[in-house]
Amino acid sequence: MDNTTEGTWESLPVKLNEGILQTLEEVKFTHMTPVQAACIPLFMRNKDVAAEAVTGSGKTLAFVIPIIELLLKREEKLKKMQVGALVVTPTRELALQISEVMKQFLQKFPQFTQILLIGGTNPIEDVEKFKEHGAHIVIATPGRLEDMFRRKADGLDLASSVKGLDVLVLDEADRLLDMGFEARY
Ligand SMILES: Nc1ncnc2c1ncn2[C@@H]1O[C@H](COP(=O)(O)OP(=O)(O)OP(=O)(O)O)[C@@H](O)[C@H]1O
Repeated sequence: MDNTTEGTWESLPVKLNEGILQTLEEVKFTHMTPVQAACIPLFMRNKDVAAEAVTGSGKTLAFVIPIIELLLKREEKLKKMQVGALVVTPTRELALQISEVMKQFLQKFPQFTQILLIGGTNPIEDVEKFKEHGAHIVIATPGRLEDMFRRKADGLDLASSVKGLDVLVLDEADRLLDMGFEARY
């Protein structure tokens, strides 16, 4: 990609974890894109970040890397059913893409689990998967996420799981807002 103009990862004012630097080396991403250089230090200082960037500018890694960094920095280890980071994105395709990138970076951090909650599959399977493996990182589309919040009778108390959330990412927030907040049945 040709917009990696913002210096190497080592030039960040905050040092990235060795496991993340190794993965970046493996995928041969030597330099940051502007959105990554701008967002990562802010995220890692626990700032609220709003970024507007064109498609293909590398937004995904601009939040995937800080999510892992912030979860590593937690004082208390996440419990199995405790969600530390929630990423909401408007389409299944985007959710899948994000989850693939997250999976690649989590290879060095097997202590963290992630779950993909998107429509098109049986919700009960998601409930069972969540209960069995837990999920420290949730990547979801709004409809399925809302469904999962209503599964207490099936034994999943997602509202309790997200109580100690460290990171909330609203990917393509403008599109999410266009979708509206009201429940659809
Ligand atoms: N620092 C980097 N160096 C080289 N390539 C990168 C870097 N960061 C991301 N990429 C690659 O650039 C492409 C676009 O990144 P990404 O999908 O994150 O863009 P995006 O801004 O989230 O786009 P979208 O609007 O589609 O969500 C991906 O193929 C990704 O692997």
